Amino acid sequence: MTTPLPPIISVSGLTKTYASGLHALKNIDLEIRKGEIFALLGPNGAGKTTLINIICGIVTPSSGKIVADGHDVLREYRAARSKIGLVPQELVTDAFETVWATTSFSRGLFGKAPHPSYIEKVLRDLSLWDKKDAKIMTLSGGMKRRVMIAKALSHEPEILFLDEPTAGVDVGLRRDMWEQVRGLREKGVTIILTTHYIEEAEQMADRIGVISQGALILVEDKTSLMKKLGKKQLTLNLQTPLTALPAGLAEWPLTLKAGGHELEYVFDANEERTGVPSLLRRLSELDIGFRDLNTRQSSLEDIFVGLVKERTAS
Ligand SMILES: Nc1ncnc2c1ncn2[C@@H]1O[C@H](COP(=O)(O)OP(=O)(O)OP(=O)(O)O)[C@@H](O)[C@H]1O
Repeated sequence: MTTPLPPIISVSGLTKTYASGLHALKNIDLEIRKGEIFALLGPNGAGKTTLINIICGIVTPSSGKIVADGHDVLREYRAARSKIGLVPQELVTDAFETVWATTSFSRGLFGKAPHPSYIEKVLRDLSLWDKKDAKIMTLSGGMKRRVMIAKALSHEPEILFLDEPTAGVDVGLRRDMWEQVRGLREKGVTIILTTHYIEEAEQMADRIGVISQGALILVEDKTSLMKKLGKKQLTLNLQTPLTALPAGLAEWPLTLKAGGHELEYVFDANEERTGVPSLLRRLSELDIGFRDLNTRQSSLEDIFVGLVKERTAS
């Protein structure tokens, strides 16, 4: 066990009711530890962006207190904000500017003196150096997203918020961005990201907070949460339907479905030995062919239902 690091952000009793009367956040208490990657997971409209925007001082809370790196975000807005970099959900860039100009300009906005060698390093780390003179409108979507990260890092923030960093990004680039974010964490930057994807939270985060309908329903270490994320289900579409399960398959808890056309195996994806490879080997030994195979993980909704049930039961 490692000792928990001290909080770099502390949120207490935070609520937000929009002018429309909508309760977007309900009494949120949350501490973010220095140097961690914290993933805020939740469905559309859960309140993730509202929470981030309040911490970043863009949206005013209805009540509550937020301290970022020792500064109250309302009373000491500038001091708090200078510690924070924000990569917003939407790509907002100056289409006609170059990568270099927009990144250097962002640094100036925070009243920081120019520091070309730092900007160069940021661009190199984000694999944008060879595009430094390119106009933003000529870049691909993935590169534009990296420019957003470069801008957010331009003033050397201690804390970086990434609001759905990989929305609309392909799988390869997504993994690439995960690597880059991990690299930033290694340099000591505290990272808070929002995502809809369990996989993303699983790959990236040290801790995960689950937010649903404005309430933070759970905050846990990634490893312990992943254990709760339910089982995985493997379905095999058989070439020839089976009338009964053969004795040779007795060691796997299998179910025949769809009139014997489908074989279903439920396993714990967190176990090292899932039993899947050995099952597939045995099927081949028994000459049981399948046309197709797919696995399904509990959806976020399944998990929320499970979590809420668990809470009401306890
Ligand atoms: N300016 C606003 N005025 C009124 N309601 C708002 C405003 N901004 C957000 N909301 C509402 O607050 C709720 C939370 O929205 P928020 O954008 O924080 O959710 P989210 O978890 O980030 O969702 P998504 O995953 O879709 O980005 C939603 O019901 C949304 O419609």
